[in-house]
Amino acid sequence: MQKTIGILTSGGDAPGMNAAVRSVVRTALYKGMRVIGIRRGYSGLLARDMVEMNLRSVCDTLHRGGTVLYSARCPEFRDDAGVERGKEVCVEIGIDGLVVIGGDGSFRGARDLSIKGIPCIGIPGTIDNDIACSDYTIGFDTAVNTVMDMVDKLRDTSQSHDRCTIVEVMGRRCGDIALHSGIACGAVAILVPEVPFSIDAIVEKMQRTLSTGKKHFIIIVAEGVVNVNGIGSVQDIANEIQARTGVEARSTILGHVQRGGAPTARERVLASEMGHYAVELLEQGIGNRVIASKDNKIVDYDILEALNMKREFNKRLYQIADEISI
Ligand SMILES: Nc1ncnc2c1ncn2[C@@H]1O[C@H](COP(=O)(O)OP(=O)(O)O)[C@@H](O)[C@H]1O
Ligand SMILES: O=P(O)(O)OC[C@H]1O[C@](O)(COP(=O)(O)O)[C@@H](O)[C@@H]1O
Ligand SMILES: [Mg+2]
Repeated sequence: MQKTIGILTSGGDAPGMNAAVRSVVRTALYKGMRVIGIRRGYSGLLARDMVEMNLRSVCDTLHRGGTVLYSARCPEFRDDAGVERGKEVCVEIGIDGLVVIGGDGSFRGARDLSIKGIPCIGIPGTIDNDIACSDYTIGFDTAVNTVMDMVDKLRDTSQSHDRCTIVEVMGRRCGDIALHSGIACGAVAILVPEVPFSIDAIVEKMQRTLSTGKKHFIIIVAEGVVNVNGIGSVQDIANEIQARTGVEARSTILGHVQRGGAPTARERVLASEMGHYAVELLEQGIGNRVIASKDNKIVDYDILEALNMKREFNKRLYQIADEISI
């Protein structure tokens, strides 16, 4: 019997989601399945906002940021009643399996739907890189490259004025964007939610480097550390650094620019592989799994197991960043 699979993108959009959608659609059609594209994540599922996909539905999308299926945050899906309605829609439409491209929140929704009997496969798509079971999530590489481009521009003006530039990047609970862009941009300090830090230590480090002739500085701050534990906004940090070091300081919040733009080649390849793998699983009647990239291999985990894993912050990379920015 011909299988029908549903596909949706959920949570914050991420560059490369389109490449994953394209891969799922083309692989499924190649294998003789039907594909229903569900718009705006779980909201679209509940609203029956969906369209049947054909080979041409995903033309000219591989290189585009955002998601052609649109994305949303759907509060109703956090309640059992919402998930129950979602299950009923899947049964009514005849969806045999659902591919959910999103982050940890979206996977919780997929887990709940799976428990109700709809086989779901999660593909990690979020710029945050906060999926514990996967070394990389779709969108992270592009976001880090976007931050790098922006901070390189900020460095030009920071250098010209002997300033300290404090840059806030995205990542509420995960400091990976800050860590990787901080290394790539030679930040003197990287502030992340996973590692305690002190402004005193940063001031001291800046004073040491000032004494060896350094005159301009970049500090990268993950959004997850501002406005918590007495740390104010990035402008407050800038004011304090300026008052205590005498170096003129400016702050910049990069914001949603980090979520847009054409996906990098790495992202497109990763998304294509993961999308293909997801359909292979559903073809074999396997559901309730999360696809992951582990040691450069595409693998899958049980969705409950994946959600219970604890993400490990790369302390070694953090230490390297600190040691080479003196
Ligand atoms: N605990 C949960 N149970 C069920 N569904 C959830 C849960 N958390 C999030 N979701 C669903 O997933 C959507 C996306 O989650 P969110 O955390 O905003 O983004 P991401 O998936 O990128 O982490 C939410 O709007 C909601 O519909
Ligand atoms: O789109 P919004 O509502 O402004 O959310 C911003 C948040 O979304 C993200 O860009 C991505 O997070 P998710 O992948 O969990 O949705 C975070 O880095 C940021 O904190
Ligand atoms: Mg998330």
